[in-house]
Amino acid sequence: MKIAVIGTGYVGLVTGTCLAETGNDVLCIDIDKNKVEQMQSGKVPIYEPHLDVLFERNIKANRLKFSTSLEEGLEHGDIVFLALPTPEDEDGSADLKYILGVANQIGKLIKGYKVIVDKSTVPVGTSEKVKAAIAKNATVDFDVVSNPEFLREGFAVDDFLKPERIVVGSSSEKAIKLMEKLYKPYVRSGNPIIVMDEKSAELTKYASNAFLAAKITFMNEIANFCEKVGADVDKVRIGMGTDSRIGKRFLFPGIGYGGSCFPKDVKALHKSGKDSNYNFQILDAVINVNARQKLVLIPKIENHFNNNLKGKNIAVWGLAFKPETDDIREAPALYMIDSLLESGANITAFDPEAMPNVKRKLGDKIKYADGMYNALENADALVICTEWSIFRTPDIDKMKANMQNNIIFDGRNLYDVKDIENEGFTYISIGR
Ligand SMILES: NC(=O)C1=CN([C@@H]2O[C@H](COP(=O)(O)OP(=O)(O)OC[C@H]3O[C@@H](n4cnc5c(N)ncnc54)[C@H](O)[C@@H]3O)[C@@H](O)[C@H]2O)C=CC1
Ligand SMILES: O=C(O)[C@H]1O[C@H](OP(=O)(O)OP(=O)(O)OC[C@H]2O[C@@H](n3ccc(=O)[nH]c3=O)[C@H](O)[C@@H]2O)[C@H](O)[C@@H](O)[C@@H]1O
Repeated sequence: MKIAVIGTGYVGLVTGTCLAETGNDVLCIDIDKNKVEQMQSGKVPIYEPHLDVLFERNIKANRLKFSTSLEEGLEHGDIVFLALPTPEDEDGSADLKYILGVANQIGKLIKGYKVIVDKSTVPVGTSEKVKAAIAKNATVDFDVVSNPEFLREGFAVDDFLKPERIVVGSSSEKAIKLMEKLYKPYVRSGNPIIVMDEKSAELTKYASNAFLAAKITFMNEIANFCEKVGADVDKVRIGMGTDSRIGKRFLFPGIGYGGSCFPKDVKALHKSGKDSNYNFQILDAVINVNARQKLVLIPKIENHFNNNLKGKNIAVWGLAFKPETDDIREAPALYMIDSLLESGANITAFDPEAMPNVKRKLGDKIKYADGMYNALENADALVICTEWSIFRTPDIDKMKANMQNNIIFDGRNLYDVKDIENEGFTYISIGR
């Protein structure tokens, strides 16, 4: 099938590449000329495991191309995916300017029947707005489908190629048939394509993200409470998670959820509720608890250094909002670093993938180490913000040789408390 993807960021690039992988002829469009040139020269602009192999293979097979021209995209694709940003607006709502801006242009440019598929995360009712914006200028027939994306960064290729479910929201039989044909190769394991109306599809996405954010937040509160009463959150987590109604996943406490989606999506759903005269009390709590949780280690660090962090050398392991990505959007590490800098600490950081992005944001406010042990040189303490696998089984002797004080503040509970204490470290983690 002939596919156009408008917006070749994280989701657009994974969508385009994975759709090419099953033999579709894909043209990816982006407004960012540099990014398009980079992709045209065969370079993947993001770090995402396994994406490079598929990217290369499909470019070679001539099934994956790139352009800056929306007109070209609309000429090429029978199915046109919108994978455009929906960032947080000042009032917490999802800003639809990218989606509606492109929808306005689509109406002017389409010359034959197209299925316009919204892959971006958008509030309930957006597909009607997109339809209206296209219809204003269109002289040909078209359909709009809501097809939210559930991929996780770091596992994006696998999630796209073997999804647990695909949600298709549409009232058009013709569009639904096309979408089912397109996705047939991806549901061979029997996972369903769930067809529903557009509004329910749009809400399914927000409800899923908000539920997961609430699940993490609940565990963060349980962890905080564990500290008050002397319980061990790891044990509680395992005890809870073995109940299949609760499930083992997304029960890991830490320094809050971050990333490009949970924070903005929870706020956007909360705002949608407000706009419809509904007060999502549970989301109020999720937002507030998460804001507090991002800085939950700070009082512990301050306490340890008698409220004087001035001139203290703090090493930070992990900057990305989670492992296996270079994405630093809403990364808890950045909130930690801001707070530590404000208290006068010197920061030396290491992350396997995210340092270039952090350098662009923070410049020389902090130092960047070229290895995890180098970051520890003369450190008064180590703060762990992201659970990259290489941090899980470190060379303890190297750590001790480099650090000035053997103190670890662990925001991701990487080590067994007894083991690391037996190695001679003061170890402060979350909920244990
Ligand atoms: N990042 C993720 O893991 C996931 C994101 N989503 C949703 O997908 C949507 C896109 O997210 P990301 O891919 O992370 O965004 P992104 O910010 O990585 O990429 C968006 C791309 O759109 C391009 N763009 C902006 N205006 C354009 C225009 N007028 N024409 C063509 N290209 C244009 C930008 O240059 C950028 O490359 C959002 O709604 C997000 O909530 C959904 C699931 C997962
Ligand atoms: O809409 C989106 O963008 C995506 O958002 C999340 O995916 P992602 O943001 O890539 O990452 P997650 O693995 O969900 O982690 C999000 C945050 O929660 C934190 N987290 C996750 C799990 C956990 O047990 N504890 C915890 O603190 C992570 O550290 C991270 O900061 C969802 O998992 C995807 O299904 C969704 O498509």
